[in-house]
Amino acid sequence: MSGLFERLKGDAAAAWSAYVEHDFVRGLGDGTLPEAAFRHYLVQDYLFLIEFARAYALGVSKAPTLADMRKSAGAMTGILGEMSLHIRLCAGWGIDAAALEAAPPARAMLAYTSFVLEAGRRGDYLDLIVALSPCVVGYAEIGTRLAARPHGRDPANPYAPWIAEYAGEAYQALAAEARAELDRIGAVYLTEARYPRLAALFAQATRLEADFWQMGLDQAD
Ligand SMILES: Cc1ncc(CO)c(N)n1
Repeated sequence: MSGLFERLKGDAAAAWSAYVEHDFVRGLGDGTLPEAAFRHYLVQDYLFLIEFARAYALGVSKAPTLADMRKSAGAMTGILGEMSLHIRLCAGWGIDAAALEAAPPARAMLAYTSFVLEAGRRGDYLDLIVALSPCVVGYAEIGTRLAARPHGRDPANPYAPWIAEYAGEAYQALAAEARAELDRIGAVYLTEARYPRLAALFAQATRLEADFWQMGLDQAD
């Protein structure tokens, strides 16, 4: 039997494709994404990761068992580590960590992070990890897909380091862990009566991911 993650993804299939096959993603894969769009995205993604680390910290607080607390704490630490990619890439453009943290937040970043934090605040641990799952599992899927494309690992592609990060073992392990945790928690706490609300949370978070790519593409504030 496939787990909760596959069921949620299947029920949000159109939104999921719009997220993982977004034009921004295509541009990363073939190296044609304008650098200004990538920069705008990456600065906002740094702010995004700060809030996502906070959401996993909320997960530590909401977790039903000690083992779940450790999983959330591990994800939080993983995200705080993922930020070093952003610092490294932005340093190349003369943007240091202090400037990153002080950047004006874009509305699409605020919309997404506020949505996830609020889902977690209102709901329980399962609500929270459902709202968080399109993020980590989606980027792992995108990383794997892009790395398999003709220009995905080409050193001439300026986005090859970004792709390598998300296609890499450490990130793939983090995503596999998140997915396994969702399936495990789902097996314990999911009831059919609550499924539609979880599906709505998942679909909404997935749409907000696509909006995040669009914000980068449009360099929207
Ligand atoms: C917007 C967004 N979603 C997912 C990830 C993956 O961690 C990220 N870095 N940024």
